[in-house]
Amino acid sequence: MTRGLGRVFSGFKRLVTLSVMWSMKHPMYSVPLRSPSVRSMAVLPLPFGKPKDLSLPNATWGPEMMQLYEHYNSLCKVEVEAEGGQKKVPWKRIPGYNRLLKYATGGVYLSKMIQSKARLFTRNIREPGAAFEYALFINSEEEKCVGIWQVGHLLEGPPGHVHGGAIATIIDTVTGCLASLSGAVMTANLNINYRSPIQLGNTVVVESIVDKREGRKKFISCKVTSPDGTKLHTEATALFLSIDINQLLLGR
Ligand SMILES: CCCCCCCCCC(=O)SCCNC(=O)CCNC(=O)[C@H](O)C(C)(C)COP(=O)(O)OP(=O)(O)OC[C@H]1O[C@@H](n2cnc3c(N)ncnc32)[C@H](O)[C@@H]1OP(=O)(O)O
Repeated sequence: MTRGLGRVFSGFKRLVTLSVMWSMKHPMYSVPLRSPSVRSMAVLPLPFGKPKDLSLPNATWGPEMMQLYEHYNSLCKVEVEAEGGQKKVPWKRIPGYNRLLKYATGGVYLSKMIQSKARLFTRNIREPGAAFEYALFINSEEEKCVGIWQVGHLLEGPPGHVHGGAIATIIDTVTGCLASLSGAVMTANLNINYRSPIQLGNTVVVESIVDKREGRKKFISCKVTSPDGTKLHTEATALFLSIDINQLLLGR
């Protein structure tokens, strides 16, 4: 019995180590281990196999979405000259999973119910194509994030068009992805101008850049356009503040 428990414990330790190694590579999707009270916080159900990367094309992706995906994915293979004659690949596709929270001990996250049921808002509908289909691409050299989004029928607001709150979610996700490149952040302010409606089923491109930094603050701007860039749907500015993730997890 004791040996059995020991095996379970060492398996768990190994899992946490693997999760941490993974999360160091993918800061967006995980939370660093900083305090003993939040001992482990990682994203992946590693012992149960590889989680499904939901940022990859599926059968519901239309031609425009596919074309954009192929374009940005091809950029992720382009090397550029970096300092000291080294090569770098500035563009990266960010993999997408359906939850950020998987293993956490301590604080409010002791609840197994919360751990097992937490889902990332933009990935919480299982039916492919029904809501948010998207992939995010980051260029860390230029401090830029581009999201390609296909918006499904469950996101209806005005008849046949996308709900403004869903558009805000899209913008928050793309700008949040960019803001969190160097650590945990929270959206403090999101200022949106809706310029033209987005039809359900359409694909849009969401481009965001860092305009300014001031201490803990990152000011980011963003625009949502048609795939060819000719139609402006939405413009936004966002303010993100870097935070101590432990404070958030412990509900302080
Ligand atoms: C693919 C996966 C993508 C996942 C990414 C998705 C990203 C999603 C991100 C989110 O949606 S986060 C959820 C929505 N946001 C929140 O719930 C945030 C709620 N608000 C807070 O938790 C706090 O207000 C906040 C952490 C934002 C700031 O609290 P702090 O106590 O850390 O900061 P403080 O209030 O002391 O303010 C620090 C500075 O920021 C300024 N500030 C704070 N809030 C501001 C505001 N709203 N507008 C303008 N300035 C603001 C404030 O004036 C001050 O300026 P100065 O240093 O110059 O004096």
